[in-house]
Amino acid sequence: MKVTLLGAAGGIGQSLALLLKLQLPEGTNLALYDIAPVTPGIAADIDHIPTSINIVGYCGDDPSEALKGSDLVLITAGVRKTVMDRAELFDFNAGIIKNLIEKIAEVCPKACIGIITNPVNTMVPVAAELLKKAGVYDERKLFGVTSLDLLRSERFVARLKGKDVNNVKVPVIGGHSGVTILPLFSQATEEEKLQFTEEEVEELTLKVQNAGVEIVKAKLGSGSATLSMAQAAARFARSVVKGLIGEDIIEYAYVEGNSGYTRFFAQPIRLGRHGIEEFLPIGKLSTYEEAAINAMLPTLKAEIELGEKFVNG
Ligand SMILES: NC(=O)C1=CN([C@@H]2O[C@H](COP(=O)(O)OP(=O)(O)OC[C@H]3O[C@@H](n4cnc5c(N)ncnc54)[C@H](O)[C@@H]3O)[C@@H](O)[C@H]2O)C=CC1
Ligand SMILES: O=C([O-])CC(=O)C(=O)O
Repeated sequence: MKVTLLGAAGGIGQSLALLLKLQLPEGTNLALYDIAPVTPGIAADIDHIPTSINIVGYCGDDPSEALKGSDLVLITAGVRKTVMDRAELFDFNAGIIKNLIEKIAEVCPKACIGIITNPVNTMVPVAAELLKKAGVYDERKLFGVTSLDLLRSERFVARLKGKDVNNVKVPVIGGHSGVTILPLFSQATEEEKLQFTEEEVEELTLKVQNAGVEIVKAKLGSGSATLSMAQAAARFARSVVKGLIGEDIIEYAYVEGNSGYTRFFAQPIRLGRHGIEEFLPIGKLSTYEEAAINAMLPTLKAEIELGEKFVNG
């Protein structure tokens, strides 16, 4: 099993590399790539941690060596400049994603791809259209990583309700920007179904939707969520890898599935040996959640179209 991390010298990348070294199944090969020349040094540093994950670092303009034989490619490459919201990152990051996806299509076309780089809602359509053009698109293997929205929802609910966060489950659907992030508190459980007042649902929904922006503000412009994102991406990577080695795993991600709302939508999926084995139903929604979906659709559609147009004109 080989996992490749593109953008490994960045804020998320370094922490994620560390967590992958500690959390991936024994014997996994981990390749770190970044244009930054320090990347082999980062790999050497992490390599001294005594686990049986083999780690190699690559830098320079060409990620081919890092991608060779990869089963899962995680992408955090890009820029995260101050004060811009996620949508504003598109102009900076779309070209970077384009180059990397074209290389993946050439070197490891069968790999699963997890996109963390923002704006996720638009980068995933960009990647899908590029992979299609290259004749290697498989919707069971392309994911926008929305796991941080799940982690945040679980943490906030556990704290509010005094529950064990390890057992709290909150589905989050839609996308990964503002109103497109929709936690389904009507389906939240901690062994059994959790109950919320209307005010709690409204407050918690806003808290999850704004959590990323709050971190950007609290870090006074030096970056966005990196440490919690690293843990979220590590959880996502563990799930995909476990699936690839034969375990049956349920996750949530932004995919080209069967939601019926927009071409790409974050929804529950069953992971297995081929990436996504099954697109699962979203389940029963509350009136509040149905209204929230209707309200998000114009934004999400526009964000998807922007990505499609970037590739197809
Ligand atoms: N999906 C999610 O929930 C979240 C996504 N993000 C996004 O993740 C991305 C990365 O964030 P940070 O790590 O904080 O940014 P960062 O700026 O610290 O790191 C980005 C890294 O990408 C590298 N890079 C740039 N061009 C590259 C290329 N062509 N090939 C390989 N590496 C390249 C840079 O050298 C840098 O090391 C941003 O777009 C951010 O908005 C951040 C938090 C949550
Ligand atoms: O806006 C960002 O770059 C960070 C982000 O997506 C989040 O924290 O959810």
